[in-house]
Amino acid sequence: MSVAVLGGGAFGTALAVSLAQNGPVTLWARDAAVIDEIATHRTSPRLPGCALPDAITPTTDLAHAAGADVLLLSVPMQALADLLEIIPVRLAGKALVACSKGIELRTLCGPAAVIARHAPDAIPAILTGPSFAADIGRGLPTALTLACADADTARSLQTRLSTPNLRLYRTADTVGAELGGALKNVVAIACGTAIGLGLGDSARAALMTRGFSEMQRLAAHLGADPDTLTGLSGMGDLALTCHSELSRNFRHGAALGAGKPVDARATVEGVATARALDALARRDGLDLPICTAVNAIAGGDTAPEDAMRALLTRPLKEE
Ligand SMILES: NC(=O)C1=CN([C@@H]2O[C@H](COP(=O)(O)OP(=O)(O)OC[C@H]3O[C@@H](n4cnc5c(N)ncnc54)[C@H](O)[C@@H]3O)[C@@H](O)[C@H]2O)C=CC1
Ligand SMILES: O=C(CO)COP(=O)(O)O
Repeated sequence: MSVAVLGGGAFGTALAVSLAQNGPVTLWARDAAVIDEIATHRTSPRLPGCALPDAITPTTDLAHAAGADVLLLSVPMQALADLLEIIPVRLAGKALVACSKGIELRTLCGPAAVIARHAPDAIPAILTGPSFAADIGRGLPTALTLACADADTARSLQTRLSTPNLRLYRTADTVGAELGGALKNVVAIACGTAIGLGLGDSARAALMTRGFSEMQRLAAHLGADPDTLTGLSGMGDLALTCHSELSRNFRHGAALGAGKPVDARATVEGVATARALDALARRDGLDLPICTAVNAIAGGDTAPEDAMRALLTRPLKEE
């Protein structure tokens, strides 16, 4: 079963480094300078300080890379459809493993539905969970969720994509798995904002817990198993992202809370996803107050302190 990673950013590169322990991996990126650096120096500007093994074949030839049996799609969520559109080979029967975390703004869908729309005869899967690219790239131990509705494909992907430092757990609940990864980024922005405002760790814990409740509520609404959210893809990733300065989403929120400039070049998935969730909540009449608050803060519509005060002054209710 040959494997290619499409997307030469931090995460795609780290996954390729880990998978290279199992055998050859093709790494496709659209940026020729990145591919040249990997080919020449076995380093990538996207994953500083990490040596890329010879088992990784870097390429800008998408047709060649997409010829592999398994394609890991590792681009930002809002670019996933664009990538699928330009793949110039038949995708029928291939396992397409989305590594993106988020909700597509245009359609309010997660990655599995985006794959199904563009490649109806492919087998969609999701790789998600608590993992920083820098940790995976350094060979540090990581446990992730591999979600795929097709049981045979799920088992073979789990075996093929687990490595000595990447331990994959399996689930059939693709919607639950992708919601965890999408919403934890939004909650991490909320937590970063609270910390940036100086509200303290107790406020962070409150936002994490009530944010988790929004994750479970949305999962139930969309037909996923709320229990999936208690696993690596939900609680696991929430814990990591809301507590670490390594998280771009957390740092983004912290900058907003502290009134400092945000890093405009960073991939901060929670911003677009908060916007998508706000639209979804309005469309379906859902109560997702933290997601709505993050959308208002990130969009510049509400001052961070006002948004936090509004969350604290909502009507009292049962837990
Ligand atoms: N960096 C991390 O620690 C982790 C990232 N992820 C997820 O992986 C996804 C990618 O994130 P990163 O690799 O960190 O971002 P990144 O910012 O490091 O890289 C994104 C890459 O996607 C490429 N790209 C953007 N639009 C594209 C398009 N239309 N066609 C082809 N390539 C395109 C960019 O050139 C860039 O190389 C995100 O959804 C993120 O949430 C998941 C787990 C960990
Ligand atoms: O998804 C991640 C950790 O699991 C990476 O988090 P950030 O995208 O916030 O950096």
